[in-house]
Amino acid sequence: MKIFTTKQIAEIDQYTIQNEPIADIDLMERASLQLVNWLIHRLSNERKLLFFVGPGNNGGDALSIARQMADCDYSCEVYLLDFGKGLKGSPAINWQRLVEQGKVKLVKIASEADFPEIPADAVVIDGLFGSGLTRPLDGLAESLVVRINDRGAMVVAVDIPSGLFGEDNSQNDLSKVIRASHTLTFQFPKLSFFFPEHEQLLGDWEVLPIGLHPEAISTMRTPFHFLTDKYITSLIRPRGKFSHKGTYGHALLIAGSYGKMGAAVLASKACLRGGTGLLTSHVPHTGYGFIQSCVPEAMCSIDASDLMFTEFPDLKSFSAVGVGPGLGCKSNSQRALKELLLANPQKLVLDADALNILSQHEDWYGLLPKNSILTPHPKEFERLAGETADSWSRLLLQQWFSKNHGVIVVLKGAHTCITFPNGQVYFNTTGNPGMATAGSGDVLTGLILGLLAQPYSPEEAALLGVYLHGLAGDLAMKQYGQEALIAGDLIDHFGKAFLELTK
Ligand SMILES: NC(=O)C1=CN([C@@H]2O[C@H](COP(=O)(O)OP(=O)(O)OC[C@H]3O[C@@H](n4cnc5c(N)ncnc54)[C@H](O)[C@@H]3O)[C@@H](O)[C@H]2O)[C@@H](O)CC1
Ligand SMILES: [K+]
Repeated sequence: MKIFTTKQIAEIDQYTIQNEPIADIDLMERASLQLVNWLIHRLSNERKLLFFVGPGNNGGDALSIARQMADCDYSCEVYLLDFGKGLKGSPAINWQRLVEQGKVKLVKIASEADFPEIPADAVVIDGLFGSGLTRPLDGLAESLVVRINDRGAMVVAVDIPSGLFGEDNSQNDLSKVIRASHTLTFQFPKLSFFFPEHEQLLGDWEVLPIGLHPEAISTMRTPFHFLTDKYITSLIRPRGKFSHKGTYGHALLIAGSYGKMGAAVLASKACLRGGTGLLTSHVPHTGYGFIQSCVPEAMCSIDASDLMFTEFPDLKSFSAVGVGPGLGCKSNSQRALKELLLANPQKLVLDADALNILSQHEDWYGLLPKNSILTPHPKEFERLAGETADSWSRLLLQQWFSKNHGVIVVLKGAHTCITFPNGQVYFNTTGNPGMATAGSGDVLTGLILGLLAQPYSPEEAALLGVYLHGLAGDLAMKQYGQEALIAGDLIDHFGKAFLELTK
């Protein structure tokens, strides 16, 4: 699904108004009704609702919601942030409708003296500013937001927490942004919802469809997307009845070193469960017995070194190569990694120490085969590409890195972000904090390798791998909870994840 900028969303709103066609005030009513439905299904009408309303359409939404909630017998009070300019258009109509309805206390806030008490058990509906925010909050708006945040009441943000921008918050002071318990956004999530530093501001966020015009949505171009079950399922290819193990490729995994053989075992198992026909795991001599007994389905290629990666087998037999889990960064392994890059494997996934070695040799970046998949966590990405101050800047850097070096970057996190050489960006929507555990990344690398070998294209393998990995985590969480979940549980749930998507 596409993610649009707030400017594009405004254009889609306008297209809908002109081409559905629907009057602005009616679209606002339709949007507000979605929120009303959400609220009445979750809140008892014994809770007082305090609406904080700004000068634009976000405030107009809040006014419409207040009227509809009052009609459903909720006790509502409206506080309009008054900049002395008066409301216009649909917000003005909705104000007038409230006046005529006569059920809601209406107060204008012209100074801090007008701020109301906010009881801890009240529910604040934040309709101060939405996607029309043009600059960080200051003055009375800032004080009001700080006051609301201090009170600790439940806050439901309409469309976006007031003060937060939809994309670039690099110049924003996040202490002056509403801290919502829930954010109910219209039709599309904003890009900034996928950034970790905004978690506390957004609370739980949900997308409420408001029937924006499908034509505008399909023709509007954007590099930004988020992954859905439907899209991922469309990538999974059913197996032919007469296929055999040779049909599904031969993966080479280069992993493990003395003391880190577990990474090789986890990645090997994940690779096999990802569906590769054959797997050869290349490990140092010391790991031979271990890998043979723990992963009997894998063939074993033994390094001349007892302790580490120093060489690799002829690449001709392999349809994809994965390198990195548990590798170590010793100089012999560094040399061997350079030789591997020079051998130009057609399909390559690099993780962990392979990335750490790479980041010490920027002059090797040019050796990366086109469409190689790199799977860094944020610290590894920083070593590879440099530091950034916030997630928006990091996203731009990641996009540039992918384009400039012709590689796919899978930046791991709560919403793992995948960037492609053509500039496209995908955010993952599966997974949970239980997956923040040792070996989780090794499992992802193995899975992506298993998909890449079959062969799925590098683009497909990256998207499918990330989504399935998170889905397996969600299924495993149902069995173990978050704390007790370990990386091996993810592998055990790959099967269920595939079944869930193809049922
Ligand atoms: N256009 C439409 O048809 C729809 C819009 N919707 C709502 O409309 C919102 C966007 O509405 P608007 O574009 O009117 O924008 P907003 O309601 O977000 O606010 C814009 C107003 O705030 C002022 N402003 C911006 N930044 C400020 C700041 N830092 N301090 C003080 N004043 C500031 C602007 O000058 C303008 O008057 C969405 O977030 C959504 O809630 C929904 O009703 C769905 C339909
Ligand atoms: K808002």
